Amino acid sequence: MPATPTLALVAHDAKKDAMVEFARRHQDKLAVFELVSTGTTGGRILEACPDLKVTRLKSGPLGGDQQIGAMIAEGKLQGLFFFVDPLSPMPHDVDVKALMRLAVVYDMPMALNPSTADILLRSARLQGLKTTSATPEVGSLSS
Ligand SMILES: O=C(CO)COP(=O)(O)O
Repeated sequence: MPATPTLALVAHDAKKDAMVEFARRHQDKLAVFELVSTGTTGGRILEACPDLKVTRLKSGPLGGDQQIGAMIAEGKLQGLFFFVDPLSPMPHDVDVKALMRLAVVYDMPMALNPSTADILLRSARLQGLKTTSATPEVGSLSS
């Protein structure tokens, strides 16, 4: 576990207002983490909360989801806040699924909607108490 845990904040277009509202409401709590975001989500968060330190990756459809998935696989992420839009078709649906799949494989704390995100952000697991390693228990698939 790094000294400062890193959280990823990602939202589909229909959920970006909800993510901005979440970031505003929890600005003080989020400020103690390193934050990474997909490109457009990160831009919206920084507009609303210029004091937060957010590293913007590529936009989701251009590889941002995969960049965050790689961070999970490399043990560089401690939590994923991903406000998904379940009502719209996505050109990068396979990337969305791949990101959520890796979060499950690596037992990453993950919130897919604002009410779960509120609970997760309050949890001790995100405050430096996560003790499990980043290596998933996948038996023969672990190599
Ligand atoms: O598409 C996304 C997640 O799948 C989010 O990407 P943007 O933040 O760049 O819109």
